[in-house]
Amino acid sequence: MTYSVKEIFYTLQGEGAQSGRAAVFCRFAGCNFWSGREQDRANADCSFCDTDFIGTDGPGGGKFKTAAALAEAARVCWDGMADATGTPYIVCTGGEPLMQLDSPLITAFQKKGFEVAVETNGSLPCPPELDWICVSPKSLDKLVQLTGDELKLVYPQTPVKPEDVAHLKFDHFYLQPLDEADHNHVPATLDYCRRHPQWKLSLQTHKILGIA
Ligand SMILES: C[S@@+](CC[C@H](N)C(=O)[O-])C[C@H]1O[C@@H](n2cnc3c(N)ncnc32)[C@H](O)[C@@H]1O
Ligand SMILES: Nc1nc2[nH]cc(C(=O)O)c2c(=O)[nH]1
Ligand code: SF4
Ligand SMILES: [Mg+2]
Repeated sequence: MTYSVKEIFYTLQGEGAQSGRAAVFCRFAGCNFWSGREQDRANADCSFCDTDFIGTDGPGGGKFKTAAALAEAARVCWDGMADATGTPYIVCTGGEPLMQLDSPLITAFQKKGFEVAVETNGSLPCPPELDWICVSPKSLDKLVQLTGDELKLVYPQTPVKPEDVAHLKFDHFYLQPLDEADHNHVPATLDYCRRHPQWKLSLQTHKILGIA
């Protein structure tokens, strides 16, 4: 299988329970909820995406013909920045990573020493080998991944409300303020978390810091 990757970069996880942890990010190209084109945004299953995931033209991006080749590129990215202490960590995101991230690729990352995390919209089942699952639902109808490590809901959004997913089997429940031009959703998110302590606040710290 050929893997289409928009970009591979090294930064700190900015969101959720692993926030602050050094990681290689592997951003897969393409999403099943939106074409990525602005003219399609209004009618997409997910209309608030903050990410360019079209094509393979980003830093470290490309088409990788084998799982081993992609895992090697990720490890080179890690070794170029990190010293030998600490467990190598890779966050597979996108776009929708589970359109491409399969068991052989997860295993290839693990053979290179990585703990493997995914950021997914939950519309495709997670392979069992994953070390960390973060589901961020955008549609109740299309939600099939009902368990994982963290559920990170963008708030507010019309399709999915916190009450719709609060009963699912996750260890951590986060609300992440919708990042939208001309509107600050942090106060409303803060207020919800104060009233419903099951939910913790996830700020997109990389945006605050101005890093990738
Ligand atoms: C770009 S998505 C890629 C992974 C996957 N497709 C998903 O939706 O979870 C990565 C994370 O960014 C979040 N996100 C996307 N657009 C956002 C926005 N405008 N404000 C806040 N979070 C956003 C998503 O909910 C998800 O948790
Ligand atoms: N620093 C940083 N943390 C992130 N957590 C999730 C991200 C994503 O786009 O999936 C992301 C990202 O793009 N950058
Ligand atoms: S599902 Fe994820 S990648 Fe796809 S459009 Fe929504 S936030 Fe962006
Ligand atoms: Mg992002």
